Amino acid sequence: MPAYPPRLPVADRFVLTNATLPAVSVDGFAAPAREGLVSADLMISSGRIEAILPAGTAPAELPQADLNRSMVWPCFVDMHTHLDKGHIWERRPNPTGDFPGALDAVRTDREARWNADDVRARMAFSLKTAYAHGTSLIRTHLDSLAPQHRISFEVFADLREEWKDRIALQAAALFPLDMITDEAYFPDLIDTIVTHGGLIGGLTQMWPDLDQRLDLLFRAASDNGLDIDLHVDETQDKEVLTLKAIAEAKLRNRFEGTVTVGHCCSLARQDEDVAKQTIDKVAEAGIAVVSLPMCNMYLQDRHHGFTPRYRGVTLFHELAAAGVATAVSSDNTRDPFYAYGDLDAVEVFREAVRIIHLDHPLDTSARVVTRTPADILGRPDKGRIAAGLPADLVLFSARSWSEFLSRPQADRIVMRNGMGIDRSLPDYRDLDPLMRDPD
Ligand SMILES: O=c1cc[nH]c(=O)[nH]1
Repeated sequence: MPAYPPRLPVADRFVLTNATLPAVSVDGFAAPAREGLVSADLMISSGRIEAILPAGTAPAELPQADLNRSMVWPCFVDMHTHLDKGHIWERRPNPTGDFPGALDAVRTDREARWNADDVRARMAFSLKTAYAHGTSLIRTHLDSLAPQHRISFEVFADLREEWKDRIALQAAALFPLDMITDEAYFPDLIDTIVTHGGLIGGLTQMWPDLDQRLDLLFRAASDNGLDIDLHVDETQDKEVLTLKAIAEAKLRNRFEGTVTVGHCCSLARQDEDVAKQTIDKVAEAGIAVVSLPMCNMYLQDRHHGFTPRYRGVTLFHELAAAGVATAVSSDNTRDPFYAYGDLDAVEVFREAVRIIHLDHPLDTSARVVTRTPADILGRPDKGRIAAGLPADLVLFSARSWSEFLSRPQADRIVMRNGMGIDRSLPDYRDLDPLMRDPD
């Protein structure tokens, strides 16, 4: 019999023996690590991890599957996505492949096509995909210009309920912060976010009155008990640096909620001393940073007829070294902001390793799609393997980093509550009716 895939025991209590675990994503178990990988037996009982034991020590009388050194990860966390935009590429491509082209194409599509049925069908397609790939927690941003905010948040709330046993969902309202003084719009947006248990999102620019707008944002978040998740400095223009202003605003307003920022691309274009001052301020303010390497590589430094010089990503290592919580995530999938993508955290991780140099050493790198994003999203029960937690696991044939990062791991097994799930991906043909021109 081939060593992989293993035959999983059909039993309430069983053991996965001889597994290789990324130690950074495991709690309550210590063993000698090699490149951050440890060997262990996982005892599973009634769908939960009962114990993590040194390899070869699990009770022999229990049904067993010998994993033969296969890697086992916890289910993934994808902390910055755009499920509402996903999969519109076929009907609304981005002809220039750059940021302005994306904004324009999405606005046209949203205004023409994003009714509740359309948003629901595309979001459900994305959730099926992410689930099949092994993700159990997702935060999405929702384009929230009126009247879209109400449509998308209602659909989101329905899907959050429908999917609650498979994927935990969070949503942040994405709106341009220059709308914050619009008295017809902003209170209604806050009401929608509060009603549906969301977060306040937004996109910052170098407005002359940026600080005042940020104060309004922090006050609104504070008054309504909302956390904040912003799109920040998604540009190669080194004159753009709202990140420092956000950190200062959090400190100035003594904001007690969580603040997460995504992208922060222009930070990588700053002179060393300017970047250091910003990074120190972000660390002092306790702001978490999520990098979106695939989308950044795609959109940033794109000029027709020119070869890109920059990778587009933020100063990930420097932020992490300063003590900032850092993670990576999918961002957009098959929409004008990113033509590709499948909400597959393994792809995100593999690409992040290459683009951000998360390797040499890889010892703790697995944290960026597991433990750290789970902590940032306030879900310390996700993104790790620990006794007492559900046996939500992803089993790979790969035994080492080289094997893991060299293939797409399409033959992985996803286990939820101790049982292998059907990993069939939804068929793109299911989306065909949404791609036709409306009558
Ligand atoms: O990267 C981005 C920025 C704004 N909106 C998106 O959907 N993606």
